[in-house]
Amino acid sequence: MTAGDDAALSSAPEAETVRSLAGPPGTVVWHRKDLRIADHPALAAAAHESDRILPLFVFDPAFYDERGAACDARIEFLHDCLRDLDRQYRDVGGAGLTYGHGDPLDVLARFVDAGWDVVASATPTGRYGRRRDERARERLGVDFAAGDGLVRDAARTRENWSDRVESWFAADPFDWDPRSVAVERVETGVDPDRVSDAYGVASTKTGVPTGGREAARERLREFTESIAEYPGSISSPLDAREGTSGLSAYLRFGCLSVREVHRYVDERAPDGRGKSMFVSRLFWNRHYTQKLLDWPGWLDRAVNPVYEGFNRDRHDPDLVAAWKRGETGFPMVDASMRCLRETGWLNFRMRALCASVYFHILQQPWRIGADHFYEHLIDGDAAINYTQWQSQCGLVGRPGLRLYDPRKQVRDQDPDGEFVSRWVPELDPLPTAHLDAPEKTPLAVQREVGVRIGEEYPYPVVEYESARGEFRERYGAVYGAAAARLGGEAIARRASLSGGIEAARSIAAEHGQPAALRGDDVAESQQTGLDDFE
Ligand SMILES: Cc1cc2nc3c(=O)[nH]c(=O)nc-3n(C[C@H](O)[C@H](O)[C@H](O)COP(=O)(O)OP(=O)(O)OC[C@H]3O[C@@H](n4cnc5c(N)ncnc54)[C@H](O)[C@@H]3O)c2cc1C
Repeated sequence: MTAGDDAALSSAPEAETVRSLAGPPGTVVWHRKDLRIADHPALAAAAHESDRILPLFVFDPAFYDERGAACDARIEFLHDCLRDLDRQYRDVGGAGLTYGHGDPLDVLARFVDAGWDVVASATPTGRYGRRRDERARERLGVDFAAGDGLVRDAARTRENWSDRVESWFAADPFDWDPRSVAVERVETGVDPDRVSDAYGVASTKTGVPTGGREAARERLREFTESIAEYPGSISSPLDAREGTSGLSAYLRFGCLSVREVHRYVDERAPDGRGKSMFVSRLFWNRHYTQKLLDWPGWLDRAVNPVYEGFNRDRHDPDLVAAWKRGETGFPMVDASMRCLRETGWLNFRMRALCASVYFHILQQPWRIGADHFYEHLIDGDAAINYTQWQSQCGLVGRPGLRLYDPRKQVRDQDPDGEFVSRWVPELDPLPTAHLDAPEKTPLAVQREVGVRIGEEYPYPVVEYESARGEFRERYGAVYGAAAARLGGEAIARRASLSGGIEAARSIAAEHGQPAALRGDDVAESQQTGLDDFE
């Protein structure tokens, strides 16, 4: 993002504009990442308690200037969602969405000073959002309405967690009657187009879906019709693009609630493996989000202190840059990283592969990699991205470290070489049999097809087998100590395992010794099973 011609967008609405709203004050519904009007806890609460509501979204410069962590494509997706939210309010007879700009606390304070209440949906966020929400609660009396299925009212959040989430899924959605309340709006001169101009938002990504509830509902409808094919589509990066739900960005921005998706699929999809696998992933969504609620440190500190700073002494900016550019010499990693940069999406297995190769094979500090994902993913969700990164890297200290072999992934998931050729076109002339390890292609073949490894395409930036062995040794040397730390209550709580403190303690009891890793602790990866959160 670069500041455009219109960079001087002022803070809005001004206090005078807010004061000029005719009639008695009501309740501001402060939308953040819940861009819908159905199953919305804060909106339902406001509509029940007030005769007048004013839905508000505040464009916060912190997300648009150099501090912002999102690529332009995610910002554009957000802007689609906002236009759609404005339409949703108008479609039920309301005046639409009010757009503010500036520090959200300054903007909200103008409403509070004019006698308005403010309510927002409670949502786990990183440090910035957490501080913002705490200040909003303390200084302005903003009320945060829970209702997202996460457990907040228990000392041990994981006690009966699955049952509680299941009851939330089964409960009726939050409801409100648009006829019983006046939906107000104030003109501020701010809207997504002006914000895009002011901050120079201009995505270069391709194939990014349109944001908003309408597009989300259409995607959900189509996916539900073909849900039987879901299990067979998950692992291949090509099949997954159409075969998985494609709902992650819509869920991240709350165009649909996770509960709405669950209910729709539960009622309409045929029973079978596709349905049950999909539903289990909706639980994972809540499971990983609960983790961030339980411990905000997931975003920047190793959850298990034994692994804090792991790989830091090996930080090599050239290796990191090669990984980011998709020039590691491992075709499946390179294709995936280029696909991520160009489209903002990757299926689960390729995300896990790229994280694994980055941390286990290139042996680079995890956070730089996680931040890169977070920047480029359209569905970049702090709660899922950083917790998944730490889990995939093995920073929790659970047994069963997942090491992905990038060459095996070509053979298993792209046997015809379609994905690799699409994203690494310089390898297209190479016979498919050599796409898993191009550096081993006989020179005669390289000459014949006109692809010279080391020139058109790099040799692997590290030697795979020795790097893997070295990592196992380094990781294994401290694994017993890491597992032991899970036995302590503070670390067990922050690890937020689905089995709760007891699960963490039993890992500590079984594996917690300073000895080297047992052979079966480092296994070839499997897609995460439902058991992982049960
Ligand atoms: C390193 C890494 C980083 C990731 N970062 C994100 C992220 O920032 N945002 C994000 O939404 N997902 C993330 N995931 C999880 C997963 O890859 C995506 O949710 C999925 O690929 C999105 O595509 P889909 O909506 O078609 O998924 P589907 O297979 O259709 O799944 C439906 C929904 O279930 C949830 N879900 C699926 N898999 C997982 C999972 N493993 N963990 C938690 N929830 C899951 C998502 O909300 C998803 O939209 C990450 C995974 C890894 C390994």
